[in-house]
Amino acid sequence: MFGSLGRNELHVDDEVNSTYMHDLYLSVTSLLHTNYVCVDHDSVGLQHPDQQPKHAAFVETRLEEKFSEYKIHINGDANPSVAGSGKYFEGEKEEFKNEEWKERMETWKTRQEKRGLVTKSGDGGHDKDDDDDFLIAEARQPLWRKVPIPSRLINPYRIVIVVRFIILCFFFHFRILTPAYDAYPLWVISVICEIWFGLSWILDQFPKWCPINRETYLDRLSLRFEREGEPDRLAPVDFFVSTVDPLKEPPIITANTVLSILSVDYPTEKVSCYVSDDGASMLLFDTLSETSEFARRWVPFCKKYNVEPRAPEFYFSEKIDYLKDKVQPTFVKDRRAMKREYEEFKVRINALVAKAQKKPEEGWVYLGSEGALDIEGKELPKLVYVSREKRPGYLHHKKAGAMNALVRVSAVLTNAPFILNLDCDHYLNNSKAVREAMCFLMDPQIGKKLCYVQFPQRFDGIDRHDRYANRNVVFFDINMKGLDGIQGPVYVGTGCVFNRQALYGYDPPASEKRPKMTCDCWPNWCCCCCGRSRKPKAKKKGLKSLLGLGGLYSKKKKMMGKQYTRKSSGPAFDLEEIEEGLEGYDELEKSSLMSQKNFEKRFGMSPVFVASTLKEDGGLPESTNSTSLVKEAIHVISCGYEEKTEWGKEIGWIYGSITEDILTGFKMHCRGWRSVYCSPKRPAFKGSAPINLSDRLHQVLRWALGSVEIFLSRHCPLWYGYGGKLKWLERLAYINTIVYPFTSIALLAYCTLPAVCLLTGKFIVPTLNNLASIWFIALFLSIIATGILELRWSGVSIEDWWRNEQFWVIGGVSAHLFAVFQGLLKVLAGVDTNFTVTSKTADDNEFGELYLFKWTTLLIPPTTLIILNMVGVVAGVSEAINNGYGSWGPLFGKLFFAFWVIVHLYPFLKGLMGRQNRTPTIVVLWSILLASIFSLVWVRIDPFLPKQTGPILKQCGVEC
Ligand SMILES: O=c1ccn([C@@H]2O[C@H](COP(=O)(O)OP(=O)(O)O[C@H]3O[C@H](CO)[C@@H](O)[C@H](O)[C@H]3O)[C@@H](O)[C@H]2O)c(=O)[nH]1
Ligand SMILES: [Mn+2]
Repeated sequence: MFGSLGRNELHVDDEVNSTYMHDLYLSVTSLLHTNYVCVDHDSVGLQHPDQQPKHAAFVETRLEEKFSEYKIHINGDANPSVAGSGKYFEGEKEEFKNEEWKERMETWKTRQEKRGLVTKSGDGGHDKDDDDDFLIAEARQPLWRKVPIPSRLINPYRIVIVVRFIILCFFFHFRILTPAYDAYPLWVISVICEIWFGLSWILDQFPKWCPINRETYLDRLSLRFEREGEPDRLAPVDFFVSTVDPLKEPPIITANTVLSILSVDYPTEKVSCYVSDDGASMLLFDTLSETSEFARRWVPFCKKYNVEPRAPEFYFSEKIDYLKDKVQPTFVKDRRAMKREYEEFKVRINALVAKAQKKPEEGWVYLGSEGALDIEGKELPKLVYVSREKRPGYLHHKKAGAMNALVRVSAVLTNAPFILNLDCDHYLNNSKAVREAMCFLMDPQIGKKLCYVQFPQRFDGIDRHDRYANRNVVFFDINMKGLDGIQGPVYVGTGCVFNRQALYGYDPPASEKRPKMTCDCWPNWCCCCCGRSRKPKAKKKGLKSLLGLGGLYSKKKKMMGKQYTRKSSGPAFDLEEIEEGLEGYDELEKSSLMSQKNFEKRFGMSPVFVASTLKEDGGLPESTNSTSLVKEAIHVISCGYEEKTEWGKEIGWIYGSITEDILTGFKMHCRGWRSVYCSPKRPAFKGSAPINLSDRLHQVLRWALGSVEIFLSRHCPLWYGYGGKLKWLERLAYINTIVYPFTSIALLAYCTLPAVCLLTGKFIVPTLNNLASIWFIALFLSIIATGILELRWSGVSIEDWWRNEQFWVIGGVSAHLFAVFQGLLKVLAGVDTNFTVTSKTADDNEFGELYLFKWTTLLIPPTTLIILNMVGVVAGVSEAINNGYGSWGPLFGKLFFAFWVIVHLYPFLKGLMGRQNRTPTIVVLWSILLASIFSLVWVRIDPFLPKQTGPILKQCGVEC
């Protein structure tokens, strides 16, 4: 099956994939525990011809060191080796000033530290029971707390919102009732635009009505689930990493992400890392095998010295004094050695990259199966490489398809109850991130109702001024916190820990007498609407019985011991084999009359997978055979697997939009799930973002296009899911995320108006009387006031806010506009949308990217606008000069609007200039052409009114 890989592309994107017969049928390569298993359908090792000796090296991937204990560090002083964790407990310090408590925690702490190295028996002495009582009491405390925004900050904000709303009503009253008769079309256009802006303001504003913050208590989590002398009870987590193109997503970046996962501060046996390679690239495969080798040294180093972040590239490039807190004598030496090793590792990866670019003619072949070892041992997290099958003629659904393939593979191989999904460039910046999520997901009260815990996206390597608002601070620190107070943040595609059950399309468990969890600052009637539930759907329990194992249960016993042989394309297991997986489900359910067919219709033809979905707390059936599991894993990633199933429709990541993230989260919220926003002080994950103008615009274009796709699909939040489970404010927010691209049309018109006004001498507002001017000024002030108060409760800086405003205009008049048309084209003409992956740079050349200029049609509309407005300013001013001082008054309003446009587009202008002030001639030509055509049209033809001798004279009423 791997025989002809040599003639395949090594760097394939989605397009290429579907045009080529995908020779790399698939390979599930598990660096499972202690060994490196490479398997295809016939359970053989996958190897390069020239790499045979290396295979032996993979076999022992065991960690030299045991998982180092999670350390509680209440006072941030004692042990320098755990100083890194000290700062996470600041919130606790105040609560436990009490000396006795401190002392006991110290005892407990030292005991915890000894654990694993020293045998615990006899340790503790006479006060052990007292201690335990105290700790048990502490462990019973909540794992997290909602921190409301202080009312002195939030109440004025709310008042101003209401006031602004009222002013807006009066404003529209005035605008609609007093047309500017001398410029009627201009007036109509501007009023329509203003109404649209007003509506989109409402969509954006009201979901921010009751923002909240959250605080977690990691020490209590540990006390509760990691009891001394008992097995650790933290829930297992499957990590998903998605990659597609090894050229745009350099392997070293993915390697860093993987290393940060493997060294996460979490019980090792509970961590598994699945890497999805949509490009089927041998390069990534090799990189991962190198990475697993390097992890043998990197992981113990991280755990020993508690370093952060645990992605070596970013750790070693941190410009901090690493000697400061680390007084351990061996640290400096170890760090130096580690750094050297990492450099060597990088050299090896670069060699792989260079080699792969040469595309060896002899091709990659597969070798025999000696290397495929058993799944055993528990010291290093599992690392599984998955390249799903792709063939021409099949829809692969981009990232969503890749994620669904991982959901099934992981269900078969590890079946952790929680799934953490990351883009290949988003590394774990805070090794305790998973614990943060567990504070919510393992909470006995709300845990079961949560579909996911979303972390904010934070970025590295962004220019200091964040010219193109890459950080998205306003969204992550204002909007998401607002949503958290309603039904939960939207899913943003990365840095999100899912409840596996929620991905299976189930409804959340019915709420019986559970403490009210949602926004308690909003009047109750808002929450009433979510209490009504109706849809009698195939519920969890129903599904369990659907499997109809009752009959098979007894039959199975007779068939025990029989050697099952499997058709190569069929499922690897028969139902009988998975009976173990269902032990613990009562006979009643098992004896249901429903047929297995219904289950297969939903989840596909894999009984193993189906059985795994029934295990609410995850885990594999007791007596499973690793070889057959791997075979089953391969079966569930075959490209025909999802045919005639509900994958992508109701289950897993939802298909139909290139912003699969919004859609997936939306479906969950519609089912009544809640999500939680968690932003620990130390950012949990960090990624990279496109910092040059063209790439950024293309990224925004893709997002907007995804929104338009949702808008035009059956999942449009305007019409979909009126079952009463989606709260209405949450719905407003979702509507906002899918209609925003349409604002671009209004924005384009509104940005053209000032120029038109200046060139024609007309204005969108008739001469103002005193009352009208008051509404104008009041509106203006209320806009400023909401802005300021919003910044105050959220802590966002004014610069970030301003960048956001600017990019709203820049993106609006370029990317969003194109997205609207492309989206319509897609629906009307069936032109497909493609997922243009953003390139991630791995080089050290700082911000060189920022000035990179790539020509794209997206640049034309903003360039035209900016020139048009500048021309308008010049024309307006020169006309006013000609006409004397009296005409300066009306001119002021127009100039103000023109400047508003220019100032918003300013970063765009900068980007256009590049570093060397070189703008490609084509852009200049196009824009000057368009701008002059427009100017001529307006000045000469003057379509709005019959020619007048002096509109300005008429306005000011003074004869000059
Ligand atoms: O066919 C594909 C295309 C993309 N990807 C992966 O999707 C991720 C996101 O791609 P990127 O180009 O980095 O997009 P961004 O705009 O930076 O990503 C944001 O927006 C996307 C939706 O457009 C979400 O999927 C991402 O999670 C979110 O971080 C990357 O890991 C890719 O490897 C695939 O696995 N298969
Ligand atoms: Mn990205």
